Amino acid sequence: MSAASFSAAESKRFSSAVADFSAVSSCFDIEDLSLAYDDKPALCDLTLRVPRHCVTAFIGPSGCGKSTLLRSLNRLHDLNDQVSRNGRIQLEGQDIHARDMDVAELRRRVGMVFQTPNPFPMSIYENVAYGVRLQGVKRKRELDEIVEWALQSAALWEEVKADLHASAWTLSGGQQQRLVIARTLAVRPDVLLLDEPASALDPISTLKIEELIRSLKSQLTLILVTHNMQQAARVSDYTAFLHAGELIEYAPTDTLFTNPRLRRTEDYITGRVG
Ligand SMILES: Nc1ncnc2c1ncn2[C@@H]1O[C@H](COP(=O)(O)OP(=O)(O)OP(=O)(O)O)[C@@H](O)[C@H]1O
Repeated sequence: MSAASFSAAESKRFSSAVADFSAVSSCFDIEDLSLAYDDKPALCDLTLRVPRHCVTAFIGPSGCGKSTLLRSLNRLHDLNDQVSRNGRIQLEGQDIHARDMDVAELRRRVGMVFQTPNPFPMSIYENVAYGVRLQGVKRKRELDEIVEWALQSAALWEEVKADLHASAWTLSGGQQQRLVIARTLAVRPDVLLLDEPASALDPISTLKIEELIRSLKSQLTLILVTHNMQQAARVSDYTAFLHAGELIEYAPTDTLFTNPRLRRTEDYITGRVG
């Protein structure tokens, strides 16, 4: 984080803009992470710890780097040769860029759900079973159990159990998003990355996704990118506010929304600046 972009008054308080995370058990430890698309910086020297079994929200104005940061966590930028990166990301103490890191296994452990639901063109059952089959599970009874467990975990089972072999595309948008979450959960990830998972959904479906996010943290760590500050306040335990690729403030969500340390955070969360 560069202090140069802070006002003099804020710089005085700069050292306290990131809460003390030393006592929390970490899922991700991100250290001095910088990333550029060609030569255009998108993330500048970010250092933050993502706590385990919590919901952490990344908020900030459009283009501040939220999705870029999220995609860094399961190396989704690997195939983009315009991207250059510096710094280190550790998952449960393991460097995700280490030579011996199995990227397919990393992406199983760190699942991702995008803004627009993207079920595969196949049945509800086959969507959920897809990744599990790829892992070599073949026995029908075992697959049936995993499919039911994943749909239960995604709070979709009761709505679809009568017709698991219907096309996934017959579901509503909100159901499709929960199906995609079930598909991701079926391979037992440690982390779920959610990039604006409810922004394409109606208010009722959004509330269901928010309930689901809260209920899942007993099973895994969740990281949520959202434009919706009420949503961040409702569902997350910790919130990181980014601006122009920098981490501006990072704290327990209650603290960040009720008693932000920096004026820039306050201006953003109160809607005074976009
Ligand atoms: N694939 C890409 N190629 C080039 N530049 C990119 C690419 N993806 C993002 N950027 C740029 O990187 C910066 C950060 O973008 P990013 O999508 O991470 O921001 P964001 O905070 O998630 O934005 P939004 O809230 O609008 O989704 C922006 O300037 C964006 O234009």
